[in-house]
Amino acid sequence: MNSHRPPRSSASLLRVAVPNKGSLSEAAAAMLREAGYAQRSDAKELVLLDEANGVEFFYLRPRDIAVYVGEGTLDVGITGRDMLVDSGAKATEVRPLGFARSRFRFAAPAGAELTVEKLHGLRLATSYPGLVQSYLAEHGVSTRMIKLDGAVETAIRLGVADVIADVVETGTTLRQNGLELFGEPILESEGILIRRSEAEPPVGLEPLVRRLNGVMVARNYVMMDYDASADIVDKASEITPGLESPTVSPLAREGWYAVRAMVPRKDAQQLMDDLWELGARAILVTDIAACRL
Ligand SMILES: Nc1ncnc2c1ncn2[C@@H]1O[C@H](COP(=O)(O)OP(=O)(O)OP(=O)(O)O)[C@@H](O)[C@H]1O
Ligand SMILES: O=P(O)(O)OC[C@H]1O[C@H](OP(=O)(O)OP(=O)(O)O)[C@H](O)[C@@H]1O
Ligand SMILES: [Mg+2]
Repeated sequence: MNSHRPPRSSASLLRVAVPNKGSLSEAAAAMLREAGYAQRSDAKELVLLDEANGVEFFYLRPRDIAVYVGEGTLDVGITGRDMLVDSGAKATEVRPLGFARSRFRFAAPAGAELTVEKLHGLRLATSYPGLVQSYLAEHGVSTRMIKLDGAVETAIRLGVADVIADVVETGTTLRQNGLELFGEPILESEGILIRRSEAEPPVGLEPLVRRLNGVMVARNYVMMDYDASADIVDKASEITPGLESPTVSPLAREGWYAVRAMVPRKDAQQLMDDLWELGARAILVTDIAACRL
């Protein structure tokens, strides 16, 4: 409980839709928890009030979230970009969240050598007919759409479809079913925060977005500290330019400086090697627990 802030009235609560199952669910809850929000401890809870932060969470089917947000029943939600596009709901992306990354792709039996143009008149199975239909319309192709709820990769073997369009992450499911990709990716998807399109941004959205930004920065960046002599400080600063500029402070030892800069986590090892080669020493990397930039 936040001791120096009174609880808000329910009228000013930000109502947030969170996926209750599937690939988005755990990652979304983990991100909200990391951002300091209360999350449900029991997967059967459907609503959770976080009074201290002025937020109420509603746990809903991922596919329904864009509908609730588009209708204005809930203020914001977390869903997949592919699900938002498929829904046709009047909701827009506020920001990507970096989890549940996937591509939406066409696939057919290995060796079929299909192209999008050749899809004309074929039976196409998918759980995302809205997304696929709008892509095909843009390409002037019309198919017979077979709407399935899941396990779409089996549809061809069972004889209900000639081709499929589905979520692909590693490609394992496709390979296991003897299918191969064709055509360009229909969509690059990931978990996203959405809000209603035809309305002012809801009160309370900004602090939520700032917190989620903070989580993403803390996940993707680390803090790098090192000592550098005066003759290499400029070159070292070019290697670690930070987000705006590195902090360079004089050390007690004449002619030496302490340098501090945020660097992308994935580059940290290579940057340490480069700095060492240049002559920097006492190179330390630490996690960023939280931040507001
Ligand atoms: N294997 C995966 N890797 C990465 N993202 C995925 C994967 N499967 C699905 N997604 C993404 O997760 C989001 C929700 O899809 P998911 O399959 O979890 O929902 P669902 O099919 O309604 O649930 P379930 O599969 O439990 O019935 C979509 O945006 C989708 O792109
Ligand atoms: O490329 P891969 O790493 O194999 O992942 C992609 C698979 O994951 C999802 O399936 P999910 O488990 O959600 O089952 P569903 O088809 O019933 O939704 C998706 O629909 C693909 O089938
Ligand atoms: Mg699924």
